[in-house]
Amino acid sequence: MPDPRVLVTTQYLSPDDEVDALLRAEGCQTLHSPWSGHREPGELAGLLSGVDAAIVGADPFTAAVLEAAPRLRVISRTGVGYDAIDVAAAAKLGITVCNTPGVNRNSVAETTLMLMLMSARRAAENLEDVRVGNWRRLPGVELRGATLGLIGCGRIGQAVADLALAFGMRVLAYDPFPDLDFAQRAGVDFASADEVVERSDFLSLHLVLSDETRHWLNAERLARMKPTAHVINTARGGVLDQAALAAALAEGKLAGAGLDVIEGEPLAADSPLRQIPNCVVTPHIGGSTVQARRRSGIEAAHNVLRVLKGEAPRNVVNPQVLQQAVP
Ligand SMILES: NC(=O)C1=CN([C@@H]2O[C@H](COP(=O)(O)OP(=O)(O)OC[C@H]3O[C@@H](n4cnc5c(N)ncnc54)[C@H](O)[C@@H]3O)[C@@H](O)[C@H]2O)C=CC1
Ligand SMILES: O=CC(=O)O
Repeated sequence: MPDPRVLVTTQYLSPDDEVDALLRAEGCQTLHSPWSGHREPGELAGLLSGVDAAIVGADPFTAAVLEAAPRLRVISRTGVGYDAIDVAAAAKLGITVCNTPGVNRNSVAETTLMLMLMSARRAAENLEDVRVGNWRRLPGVELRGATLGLIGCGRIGQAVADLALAFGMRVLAYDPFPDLDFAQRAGVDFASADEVVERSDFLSLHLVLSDETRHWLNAERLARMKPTAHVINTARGGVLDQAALAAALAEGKLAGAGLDVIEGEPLAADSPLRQIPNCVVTPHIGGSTVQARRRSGIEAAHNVLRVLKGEAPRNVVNPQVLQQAVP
C-alpha cells in the first residue's frame, strides 16, 4: 500500500519520538491528534475519514465513528483495556483491533501497591495536614499479615500478587478462569467471589470492564466487606459503583479507598469522591511510566505495520476479522 496514513491519538506519543520514526521509516505518513478526555462531536470521525490505521489511547470508537472510516484497516491500542472500542462493529467492517497486553503489568502493579500503602497509611489526610500546617500524625495499618483479595488474577493481578507476597501479605483471588499453575507456584489461594470480598483487608480490582462486569463491586458486595477494609481499583472505573463506594466511605463502612480509574474520566469537579478524606484518587497513571509507554508505543506501531503488510498482529482482540480475510 503506497504511503499509508496513520492517525496517532495516544496522548504520550509525539511526532518526534521513536515510534513516529519507526512508522515513517516504513513509508507511513503520520497525523497526531492526542486524546485528552474530550472531543467535539464528529471530530474523531473527521480525523479517521482518510486514514488506513490508527494508534489509539482511550478514545471512544463507536460504531458510528467506525462507519465514517472507509479506509481504516486497523485500530492498534497502546496498552490493554479496549472497552472504549466497539469491537463487534469493527469486526463487521473488517477492521482489526489489537492491543499490547503485558506491556504495563509491572507499572500498574506498582501503582496498585502505591495506592494500597497510601490508603493503609492515610496518606491523603496526612499529606493534607502538612499542607495546611497540622501535625496530627494519623496512624495507619501494616500490610504484613493482612489479606489481599484480587478480583481478576491475569497479568496485572498476578504481578500485584507477587509484590504483595513480598510484603508478607496473604493473597486470595477470584477469577472465573483461574491460573492454577500460577497459584501453586506463587502461593495464592483461589476462592469464590463472596469469600474473597468478605475475607479481604484490601480488595483490589483487576478484571476487564464489559457488560457483565459493570459495577461488579456494587452496594451489595461493598456491604459484605469488613468495615476495616480498603478498596483499590486500577482496572476501570466502571467495574465499581462509585456512588455506593462514596456512601460506604462517608458512613464509615470501609477504612479507605485508592482509585486510579474513574467512571467518566476525568473526575467531575463536583464528584463526592473529592470531598472524602480517606479516598486517594490518581489520574489514571497506572501504565504511565517511561518504560511502559515506550514498550506500548513500539509494540502498537509494529502491530499496525504487520496489518498493513498483510500479516497478523501480535494480539488481535477480534480474531474473526482475520478469519474473514481468508479466501
Ligand atoms: N490503570 C491503568 O493504567 C491500567 C488499567 N488496566 C486495566 O486492567 C485490566 C486487567 O489487565 P490485565 O491483567 O493485563 O488483563 P488480563 O486479561 O491479563 O487479566 C484479566 C483477568 O480478569 C479475569 N476476569 C474476567 N472476567 C472476570 C470476572 N467477572 N471476575 C473476575 N475476574 C474476571 C480474566 O479471566 C483475566 O484473568 C485491563 O482490562 C484494563 O482495563 C490495564 C493497564 C493499565
Ligand atoms: O488503562 C490503560 C490500559 O492499558 O488499559
